Amino acid sequence: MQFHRFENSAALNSNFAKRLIDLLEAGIAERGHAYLAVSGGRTPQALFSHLAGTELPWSKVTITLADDRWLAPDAKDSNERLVKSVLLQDKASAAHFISLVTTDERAEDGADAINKRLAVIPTFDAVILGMGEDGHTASLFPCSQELAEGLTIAQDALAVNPTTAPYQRMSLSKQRLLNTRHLFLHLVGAGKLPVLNQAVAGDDVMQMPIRAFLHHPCVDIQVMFASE
Ligand SMILES: O=C(O)[C@H](O)[C@@H](O)[C@H](O)[C@H](O)COP(=O)(O)O
Repeated sequence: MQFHRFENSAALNSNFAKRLIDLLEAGIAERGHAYLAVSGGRTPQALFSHLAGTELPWSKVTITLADDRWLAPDAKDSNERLVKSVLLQDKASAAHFISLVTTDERAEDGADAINKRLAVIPTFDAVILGMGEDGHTASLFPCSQELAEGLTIAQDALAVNPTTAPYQRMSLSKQRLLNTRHLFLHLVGAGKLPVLNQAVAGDDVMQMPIRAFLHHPCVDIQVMFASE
């Protein structure tokens, strides 16, 4: 793990956006196309604005989410709504987006269709994770019955029913999230640091799923942190 601490979120987001743009450019140069997975929640919003305002051949970039809430794509708490309204704007409006939701009522019933959509994505150029106070990442929640499956399956995505957070979810699996050239953990807020420290100090992945990424033997996760 590499820990990068920034003075404030403005410094973090401008530095992080530049780094991501470089990685996407390198991906386009090498494969003709670049692939990015972003997280939802509150943390990435300012980063998304930075990216949206940056020149890049965005039509050669495919973006998906690490997870989404099983809601209509225009619902207030939908991560897809956030990505479409903040990231896929301005210069980035030409980027392709792969949605993690279908019109099925139950996330379980949409999982096969989502896995088919995700099959077109090779190794990601970059995956950006977030982390909740319970040590969840993507929608790999310590409280959910599906956690063991999410940590072990070879499939790209699975339906998750958290018991301590709202909504059914569709989450990328650990294996799919780790299938990336660069892995980031984006943390803004003083409250995230004790959670990170607790995660780093222990090894029970079922208790804090983020540990599966922090302690991975082959993947060097870059933690991008600002306390405010
Ligand atoms: O849909 C979601 O909720 C996320 O993808 C989730 O994994 C998020 O990244 C963390 O819960 C951190 O959320 P905040 O950025 O809001 O603290």
